[in-house]
Amino acid sequence: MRTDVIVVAAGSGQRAGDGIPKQFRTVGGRAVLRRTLEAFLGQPGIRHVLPVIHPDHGAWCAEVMAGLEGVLPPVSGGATRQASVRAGLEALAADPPDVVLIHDAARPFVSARLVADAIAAARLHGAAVPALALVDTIKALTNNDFVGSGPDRNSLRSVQTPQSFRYDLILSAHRARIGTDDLTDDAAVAEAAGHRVAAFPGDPTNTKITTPEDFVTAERNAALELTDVRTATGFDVHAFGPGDHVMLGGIKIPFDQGLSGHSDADVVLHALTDALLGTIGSGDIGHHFPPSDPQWKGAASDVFLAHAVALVRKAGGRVAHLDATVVCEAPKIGPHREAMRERIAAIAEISLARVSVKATTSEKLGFTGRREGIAALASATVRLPWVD
Ligand SMILES: Nc1ccn([C@@H]2O[C@H](COP(=O)(O)OP(=O)(O)OP(=O)(O)O)[C@@H](O)[C@H]2O)c(=O)n1
Ligand SMILES: C[C@](O)(CO)[C@H](O)COP(=O)(O)O
Repeated sequence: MRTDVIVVAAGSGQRAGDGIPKQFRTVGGRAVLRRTLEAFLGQPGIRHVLPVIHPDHGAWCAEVMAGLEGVLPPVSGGATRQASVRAGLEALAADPPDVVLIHDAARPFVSARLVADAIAAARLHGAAVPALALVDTIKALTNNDFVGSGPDRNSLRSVQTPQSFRYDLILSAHRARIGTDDLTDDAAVAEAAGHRVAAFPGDPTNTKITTPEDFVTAERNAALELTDVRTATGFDVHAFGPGDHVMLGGIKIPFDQGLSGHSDADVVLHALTDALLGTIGSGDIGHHFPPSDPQWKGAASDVFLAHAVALVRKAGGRVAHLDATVVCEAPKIGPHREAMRERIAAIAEISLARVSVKATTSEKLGFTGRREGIAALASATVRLPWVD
């Protein structure tokens, strides 16, 4: 059975306010839409994940989806949620799935259990929604200040997404409503076409971000998530050669020799770059910037570090700490330590408190002791989302 997921993200988020549509704002450092897409990627049984976005939101979408693999190119939605879902369904028609899950981008906390239950329920019933019993008593307003009697809450349910359907069933139900885009969920579209929709247990943590207050709650929930804290190390050496300065930590330090290398031979930035690449298992500096490539001849090593930081970000991560130790007899590092920290923090776009630079001699032992070159050791710590 082929199962695809449509994530509708073409709304403008009026009720959440703040200018940027809510699906492109971050929660716990990760964009809402990215969180939602990642929640489906890699789930057993899912073939494709298709985002539906507003035609004016392409740039925001590209930014939040950067580096995300396994997502179909986004398609444009419509003026209402119902129209956006229909656009997604039509986009799958050329290579149709058997089952489709339809989910709000604005529900980033969808769990693996809910996804599995949604798939199973659609296979069993053809149309199904996650539903929660109500915990509050419901009243009808008689006017703005007074309440009247309400319905029996035992027969009521609050329904969520992902709502799951046999693809042909929901496609034809949506097609039957072209021109009447007034329904707020896909269960209603299926019911209007005469189908019975089953209910399966929803999940109270699968909330929809709708108002500014929902962002406060979402941040609180994100803070409780399991995070993937990773530390990796880097090491680099360059030999002294002719010159009148060395580059260390992005700072030009006057000296009676230079460091030889293909780039500017900044051992500190190179070791930090390798450490960062190590946190995401992305090879090493030579893999990304081959010494055989003439474009890196004499390059400022800022580029290498910034690239590694960008890769960590693409993986949804944040740099928590960068630490480097320089090993040399000379030049003296102490007078330049703060400038190096500031430069590294600026390149990595993190606060100064997250950067440390230390130095030591090797007590005149070995190649650094014989003043043949400079070595640097580094470690990087990053915080990544736990995605498997
Ligand atoms: N024309 C629309 C309207 C909504 N949605 C999506 O449908 C989901 C549920 O809608 P809602 O929470 O109401 O989002 P918005 O319409 O963006 O919010 P608002 O009503 O506050 O403007 C969201 O993921 C939203 O992006 C959509 O794809 N196309
Ligand atoms: C689809 C939905 O999330 C189910 O609860 C809900 O109907 C969306 O409503 P909205 O008014 O478009 O936010």
